[in-house]
Formats: sequence, C-alpha cells, structure tokens
Amino acid sequence: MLAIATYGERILGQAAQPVQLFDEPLAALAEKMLETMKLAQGVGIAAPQVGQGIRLFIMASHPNDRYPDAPLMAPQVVINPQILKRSGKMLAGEEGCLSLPGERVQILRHESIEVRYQDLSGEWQQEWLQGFVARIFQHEYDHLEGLTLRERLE
Ligand SMILES: O=C(CSC(=O)[C@H](Cc1ccccc1)CC(F)(F)F)c1ccccc1
Ligand SMILES: [Zn+2]
Repeated sequence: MLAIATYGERILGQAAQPVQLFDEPLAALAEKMLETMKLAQGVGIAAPQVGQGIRLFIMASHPNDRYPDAPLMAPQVVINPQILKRSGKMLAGEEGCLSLPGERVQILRHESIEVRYQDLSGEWQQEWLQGFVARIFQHEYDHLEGLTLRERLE
C-alpha cells in the first residue's frame, strides 16, 4: 500500500504533468494505486495523492452507503484526461477524500460531462459520463489541477 498524502502537502496543491511514456513502470504504479484505493475503501484515487505529480487517476464506482444505486464498474485507469463538455445542470452531493480523512462535504458538480482520456495502452477513449461516475471523474480531475474539496466548498 502506498502512502496517501494528506491536505497541506505541497504535491496536492500543484498541477500534475502529462504522461508521456506508457511503459512498464506506469502500469506498475497504476497497479499499486488500485491496491491502495481498495485498501482505503475509496471509489477513486489520483497519482498526486500517492506523491506522483502526473496526470493519471483511477475511478472505480461501486454501490456505497451514500450512493446505494452507484453503478458497479471495473476500475478504469484514466490518463491525460480532458473534459470536452459540461452539462448546465449541476447536482450537489456528498463527497469524501482519502487525503482529508473523515471529512464529508456537499459539493456541486456537473450532472454529466463528455470526457476524453488515454488508457494504460495509450489508446484514446471518449465517452459521456453522468451521475456518480461523472462526480468521481470531476473529483479526481481536480486533484490533477492541484484542487481538493477544501478549494471546492460551495
Ligand atoms: O468511497 C468513499 C471514500 S472517499 C473517495 O473514494 C474519494 C473519491 C470520491 C468520493 C466521493 C465522490 C467523488 C470522489 C477518493 C479520493 F479522495 F482519493 F479521490 C466515498 C465518500 C463519500 C461519498 C461516496 C464515497
Ligand atoms: Zn480526493
């Protein structure tokens, strides 16, 4: 399990750098992040949270006590993400953060977003996300921009 940076550590406040090399070390990092996220019982985790200032995160929605109807999805490695479109409709919802242990805050997010990103093999994916999965994507994307829930308090 990798150490998770907590609020106040410099790396959480910095913009992360684009990933250039889709090599074995990158796959190994993603594997370790997935294990860390599962042990910490999260639905996502971003590379800066484990001390790596690169534009990579994992999202892994599953039903949880706050979002019982959240879709169960296979963990997705998201690299060099772009948000192409944002719905006008916003939704407030409860979020937590592995870097802010125990905190739960109501955050406004776009209900749906069109996104584009590379997977571990460097292939570009483009899709529409909505609801809880869109929320996770926006939360993790914030981490790559050096933003946490504290900066997002509505
Ligand atoms: O599973 C968690 C724990 S916090 C979590 O999984 C963060 C991701 C997240 C939780 C809730 C909404 C959006 C993103 C992980 C982080 F901080 F590393 F990104 C959860 C917390 C509140 C509502 C629903 C679920
Ligand atoms: Zn977070």
